[in-house]
Amino acid sequence: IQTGLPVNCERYLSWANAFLVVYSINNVESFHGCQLYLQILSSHNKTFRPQTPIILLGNKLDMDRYRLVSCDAEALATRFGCLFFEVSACRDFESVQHVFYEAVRRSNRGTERGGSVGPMFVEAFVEDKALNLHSFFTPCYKELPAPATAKLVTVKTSRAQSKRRATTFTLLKGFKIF
Ligand SMILES: Nc1nc2c(ncn2[C@@H]2O[C@H](COP(=O)(O)OP(=O)(O)OP(=O)(O)O)[C@@H](O)[C@H]2O)c(=O)[nH]1
Repeated sequence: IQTGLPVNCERYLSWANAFLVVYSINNVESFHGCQLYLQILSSHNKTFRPQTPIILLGNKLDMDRYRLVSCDAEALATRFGCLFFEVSACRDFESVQHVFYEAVRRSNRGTERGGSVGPMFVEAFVEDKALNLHSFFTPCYKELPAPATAKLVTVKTSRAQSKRRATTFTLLKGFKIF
């Protein structure tokens, strides 16, 4: 484990069933930060958990016009043999959901091939931090909640509180925005 990684990084590596390494498509530094994580994860997988899926995820697709990372990301994903997606967490819930479903599917395939059995947690490494998304998935894909059953909350910006027109964001309850 090298400098720059979250404290107790090994702790996360040992119990996670899938890894999402996230960067912003409009931030080269965040992309470069991913390389270190991918190195660590891939060598950890080789040694301990060869079937654990790793997903490289470019976020902020809605900022495409300010894009600074493009084909390098795909090349990096190919180099480490991981899946690659681009999403907009703020604009496109379904694409984010698809990534998590894919993580579960891939993990289940690993389980079928003799990996660990049991409840599955998904841990996302976001740039230089490990965030627990409080997401819990059963190993069976069919048991995942359908989008229609997800509880939604509406968050208003402070301008809304002053009764002026303001943007609202619909968020999945249970997810924290830092
Ligand atoms: N445009 C856009 N902004 C986003 C998206 N996802 C997150 N953000 C914004 O990006 C900023 C950083 O998001 P965070 O969730 O705090 O990401 P983080 O990696 O924890 O960032 P730090 O707290 O700076 O380390 C926030 O202002 C978010 O609102 C997205 O899909 N599109």
